[in-house]
Amino acid sequence: MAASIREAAAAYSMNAASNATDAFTADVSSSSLSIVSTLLNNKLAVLFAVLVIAVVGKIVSGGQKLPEGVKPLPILPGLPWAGRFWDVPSEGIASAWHFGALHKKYGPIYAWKVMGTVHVWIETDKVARDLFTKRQRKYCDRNGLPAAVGIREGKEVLPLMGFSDVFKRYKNFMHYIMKYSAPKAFYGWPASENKKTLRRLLENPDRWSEHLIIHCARTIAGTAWGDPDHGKKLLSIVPELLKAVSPAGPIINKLTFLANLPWQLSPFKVAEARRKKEMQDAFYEALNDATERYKNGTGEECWSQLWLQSDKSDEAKALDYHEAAHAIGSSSFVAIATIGGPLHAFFLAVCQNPEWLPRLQQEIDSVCGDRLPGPEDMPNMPALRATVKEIVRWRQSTPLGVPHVAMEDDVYEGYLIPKGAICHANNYLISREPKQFPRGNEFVPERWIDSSYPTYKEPLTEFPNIRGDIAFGYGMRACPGVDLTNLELFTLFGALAWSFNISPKGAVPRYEVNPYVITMPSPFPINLSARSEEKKKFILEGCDDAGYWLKDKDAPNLTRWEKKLIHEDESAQYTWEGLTTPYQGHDQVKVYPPIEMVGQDW
Ligand code: HEM
Repeated sequence: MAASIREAAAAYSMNAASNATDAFTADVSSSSLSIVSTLLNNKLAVLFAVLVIAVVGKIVSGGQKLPEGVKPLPILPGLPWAGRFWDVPSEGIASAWHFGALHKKYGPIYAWKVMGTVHVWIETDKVARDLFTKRQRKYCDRNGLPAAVGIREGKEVLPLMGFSDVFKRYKNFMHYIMKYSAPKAFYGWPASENKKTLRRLLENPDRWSEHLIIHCARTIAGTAWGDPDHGKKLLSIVPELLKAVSPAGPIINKLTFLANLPWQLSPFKVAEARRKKEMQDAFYEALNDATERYKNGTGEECWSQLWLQSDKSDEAKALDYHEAAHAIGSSSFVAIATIGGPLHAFFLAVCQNPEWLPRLQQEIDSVCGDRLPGPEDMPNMPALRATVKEIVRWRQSTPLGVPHVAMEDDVYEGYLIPKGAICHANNYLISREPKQFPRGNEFVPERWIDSSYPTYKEPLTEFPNIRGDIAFGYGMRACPGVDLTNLELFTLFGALAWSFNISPKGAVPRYEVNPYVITMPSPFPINLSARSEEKKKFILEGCDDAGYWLKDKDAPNLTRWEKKLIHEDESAQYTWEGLTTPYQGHDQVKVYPPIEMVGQDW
């Protein structure tokens, strides 16, 4: 029953995706939309629908007969088909603790059913590696997402694409462009953007969160299309997509049966078609521009050129124009919030742990003197590498990773993992396993460079580093962006510590993050000033154009992409449409681990 509903939904999504542009232009009658909104606003109607589905599900679903010696996974109790649909806390970190807390009772791998779909929670690194790495071919699909109709079957978003030939071609191309551009320090884009970001921070420290987000968008757009200005397009399209793929996004992501509403009645499908079209416009415009500059000989080195050049590699030849535009574009927009998370967490870490910044500055001053740290300094700066490694562990951008879907029935330690199960590795809790990470909830960079910690590894010229880190996932679907992340974090953390003293202006938040699947710590008020007059001069003289982007709301001739980059008021923080909403004060503070886990060796 569940499988047939899923198949029907998938077939419907495919059909829907191919009709996306038509649907976008279709005139959805206001009366049908109002029926939907009335339904959605009527909690009783929704509850009634859930109950009806649960009862019907119970009647038609029979128990599954298992082969001899195979047992079902321990499962969280819930309603027959609807399962425990109420069990999805909105926020990634809250979900990580919520499901992690059940580990003691149900074991390191257990099932959770919701709306007819089996989810599998994996709570240890061993199980995650056994399944996602050692048996990677069985676990490399992705799941459909109700508010992001057709994203699994489509050709648009690499990280969320189902396993297919298209996926393999995109991923091979990604590996190729990373392999080619990493030794060239991503063509110098991170280094040149670091200087602009230092200048913006110096001139306008209160708006530090905005400067970091713009930093990430400019850096990846330079790397991808040879022009940082295309990052405005990414800033414009990311929030809607990120919300669409998050449980905290549209209600359909929790009440998944709403995916069966036809186009004419589904505001979600109409919104998704609009979003898909906007994303395509952004990626086409950026690639067209890079093509034009390449042809007339004015293009800067970038990923697009690796696809454009006449003697291109087999990996590049395998993609047509639409595919190249989306492979490059969809790998670029993930680089903003993912890297933005640790950049925000750096400010949190040094404000919560005031002793660490002077320790870092000592290392930077002794290795670099009067210049900024560069990639060539990595072997000589274990404390800076430890900062990168610890921040990536301590405040994960993707606390629950990205789910892997079982492509066939599998038996693990006698338990059946059914085909189609959505498997979640709880990366956040895994990187807090008490034996491996004592004081796992605290920021302790020493754990990587002090031999008394279990995570210490020599030689210190090489370790710690973030290659193969849990935060970047597992197996065939693991993140291809580790080298770029490493370079951006190492050089910008280094530049910040070289340049500034940073301290909190008031209360420092603990766990506040945005509620979406890629989390970023909420910005809070800080003091930031140059460490000396020489450094101030260096920053101001090192960069003419600081690359400000936010516009006045009355500014003339705003482009389509700039319309979302508006400063309502000079003193207000840029909230990036809810992704970087400022910290609201102590009444919002959540304390982790939750009370039931305090003192537990989970
Ligand atoms: C702190 C930074 C980052 C973190 C924590 C991170 C984390 C992740 C995780 C957990 C996954 C899913 C892995 C899995 O399914 O097992 C992923 C996939 C992916 N990441 Fe990253 N990422 C980061 C930065 C980047 C950057 C900078 C890029 C590109 C420039 C990037 C591009 C991708 C792509 C294309 C995928 C999809 C891979 C696939 O589905 O096969 N990521 N990332």
